Amino acid sequence: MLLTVNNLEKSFAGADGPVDVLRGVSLTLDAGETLALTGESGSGKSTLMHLIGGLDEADAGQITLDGREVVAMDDAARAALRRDTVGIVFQQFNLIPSLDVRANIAFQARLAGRYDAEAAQTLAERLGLGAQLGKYPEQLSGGQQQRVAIARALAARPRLILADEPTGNLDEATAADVMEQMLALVAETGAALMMVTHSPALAGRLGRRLHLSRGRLA
Ligand SMILES: Nc1ncnc2c1ncn2[C@@H]1O[C@H](COP(=O)(O)OP(=O)(O)OP(=O)(O)O)[C@@H](O)[C@H]1O
Repeated sequence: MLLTVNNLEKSFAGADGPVDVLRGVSLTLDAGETLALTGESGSGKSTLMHLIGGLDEADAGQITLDGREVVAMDDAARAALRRDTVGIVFQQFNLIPSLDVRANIAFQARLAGRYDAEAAQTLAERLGLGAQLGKYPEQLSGGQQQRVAIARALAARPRLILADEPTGNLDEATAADVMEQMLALVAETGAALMMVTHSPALAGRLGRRLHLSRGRLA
């Protein structure tokens, strides 16, 4: 099993005391599997993805990713996990403003020691970015920036891709197209994909669907 989440709990401090966002979340994900995560706004979808990706710390429970215990990790181990194992596409694209599209796409893959210039070029072309490679993030539309963030995550060939509404800035036709490419690339690399989406159509394209409600998954 690539990912096992067991009884995960997370609270945040609220004005009237702690807010229990995750109250015992469990799930498994195998290599090559694709999972849609749905749930109303504020239900904790991003929180769950942050914990799995080592961007935040859980209060209780276990996360085993690629054989490693994430909850027990120190900051350095979490950073290594994000570099080597996880590809993250979040709503803030976090592109590097001083790097052009080609270098932004290469960035994560270089860190992971898995950069392949030819593969990165093909990937960019498949995501409709072939003509944008020499441009800088500020010269791109929101939808183009989103596709660069997807290309950057995929170019590093991670074992697990965590994507939070990765096509939220795209029109329906482009979203469907990018989704198609993402799924094809995930299948080619044998990665697993966990994706937050509010779109039933996109959720329907993925192998499984879990719904987060009142701090639990169903
Ligand atoms: N760092 C934080 N500090 C305090 N509260 C937080 C923090 N991060 C998230 N929360 C709270 O936890 C709850 C879940 O937030 P989260 O962003 O995980 O929801 P979500 O399901 O991803 O929502 P959306 O679909 O709107 O993105 C919300 O009530 C939010 O206010």
